[in-house]
Amino acid sequence: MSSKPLSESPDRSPAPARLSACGLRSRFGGPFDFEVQAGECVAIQGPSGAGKSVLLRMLADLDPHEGEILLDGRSCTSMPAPAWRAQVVYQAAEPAWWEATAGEHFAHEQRGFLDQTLPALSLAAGLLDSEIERLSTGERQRLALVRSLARKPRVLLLDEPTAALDPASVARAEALLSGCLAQGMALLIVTHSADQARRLARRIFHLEHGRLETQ
Ligand SMILES: Nc1ncnc2c1ncn2[C@@H]1O[C@H](COP(=O)(O)OP(=O)(O)OP(=O)(O)O)[C@@H](O)[C@H]1O
Repeated sequence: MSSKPLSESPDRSPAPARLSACGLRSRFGGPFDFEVQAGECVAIQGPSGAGKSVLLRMLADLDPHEGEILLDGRSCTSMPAPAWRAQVVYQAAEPAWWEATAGEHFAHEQRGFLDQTLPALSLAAGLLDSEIERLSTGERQRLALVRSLARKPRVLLLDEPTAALDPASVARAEALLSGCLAQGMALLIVTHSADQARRLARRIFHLEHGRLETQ
């Protein structure tokens, strides 16, 4: 009788990718086939109108699409849309606000997260009492990032999240995102900044004429 040494692990399938796109397509492009691992950042670049936002919105199941999207091996179609979007969070280039003040966009349980995260982006706690309309564009953009991260996404889809920020604020936002990546969040970020793509991402996708290529 032969026996395996204890140090040898039994045959195990590798863990599925955090996010997989299989034959994903819309009338604006595809099919797209790629995987993003837990803790990985992929940057998406390409000319204006190439379909980068549509790609992110398809991944969040917000735009019509064909093909399959999997989260940790589970198909998007196997769970209710709100459950999918709670884990695969999309932040638009111009995020929507539906309450009068900043603080009303956060749940009571998120206050601990806010106490930690607002200072990391140089946002004063008092800003939560401000009316959204009175915030600067850059304050709103940083607040949108805090709101997205407060949802503790498994996959975060960011569309030009630092376009309105000064260099120091960009650096703080990137440091915050790097910390989330270290904790296992997967990130897809659309950015027109090649420097930002290089700083954050292991892989850079280029989208043009409906085709996605790795740079
Ligand atoms: N709901 C929609 N209905 C009709 N056309 C749409 C819709 N959403 C996107 N499009 C079109 O799809 C194309 C891709 O748009 P998308 O916003 O994804 O581009 P993008 O690569 O993100 O551009 P940018 O860098 O300027 O933000 C554009 O031609 C746009 O007009």
